[in-house]
Amino acid sequence: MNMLNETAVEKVLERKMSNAALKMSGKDVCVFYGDKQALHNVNLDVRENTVTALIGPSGCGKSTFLRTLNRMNDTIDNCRVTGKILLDEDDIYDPSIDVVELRARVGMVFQKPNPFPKSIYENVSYGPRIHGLARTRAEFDEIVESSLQRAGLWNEVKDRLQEPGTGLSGGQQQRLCIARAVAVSPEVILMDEPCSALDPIATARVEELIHELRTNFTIVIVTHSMQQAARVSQRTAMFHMGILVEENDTDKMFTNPDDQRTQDYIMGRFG
Ligand SMILES: Nc1ncnc2c1ncn2[C@@H]1O[C@H](COP(=O)(O)OP(=O)(O)OP(=O)(O)O)[C@@H](O)[C@H]1O
Repeated sequence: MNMLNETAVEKVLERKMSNAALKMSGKDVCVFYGDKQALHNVNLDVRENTVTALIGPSGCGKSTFLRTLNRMNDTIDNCRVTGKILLDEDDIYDPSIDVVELRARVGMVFQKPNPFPKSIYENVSYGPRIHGLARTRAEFDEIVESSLQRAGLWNEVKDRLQEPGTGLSGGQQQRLCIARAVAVSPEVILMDEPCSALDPIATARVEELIHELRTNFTIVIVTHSMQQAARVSQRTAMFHMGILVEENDTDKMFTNPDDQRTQDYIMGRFG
């Protein structure tokens, strides 16, 4: 893509973002681990085709909030969530919600790349198979190729699709996990510090990818890196001690934040 086109696409995306529809919305979300309250009445909107970064010092509740968005907290025994999380119009904690289907709509990429101990092909085709998204070999081939293309990995692996996913480099494994998430056509992709186990070159590649993916997906990313939040996101939410202290446009957040705690955090005064 030439520079002019790139700028034009950027402009369209920026416009799209400022008018972007709400995709997910947390309303008065509280999370408890046993008796300990980890999140206090969080109200946070996630807009469509936007990258929202969750930042804040260690233990402030970023990952806890991220996990409420696709009910990953359900897997933690003593964890209790109150309030509402809406995905479009649906309350995802409603008893009628099928959690497997929810996690296909709201996928997740973890801190440490975690490919299945299977071939590259099977890593990507597994989700579409269990969700019945393809039937014939040709349909699976197409999903595998387009997902790997979207994850920017196709050219590196197209001649070794039957080799184990675990044999790839760390950065390639993380892009394989992104391809796996993308393969079931989710609406939202959650990323929990997706670059923390990667070297700077692999990190740059994944950041570039996040930038490209937001054309088609809504992304929420937890990051410890302020530079990363500034580079990849358009909206940023700052947590401190289980409280959402500020949610703002990323540019504003990093130049002229409204809350003193945000200012202190981005200046490296705590955390
Ligand atoms: N499974 C759990 N059981 C009990 N307490 C937990 C559990 N997971 C998180 N917590 C607590 O909840 C609070 C928020 O943790 P969380 O992992 O969400 O923070 P975080 O901002 O993502 O931290 P970090 O940046 O260090 O990953 C912390 O006090 C943490 O100790």
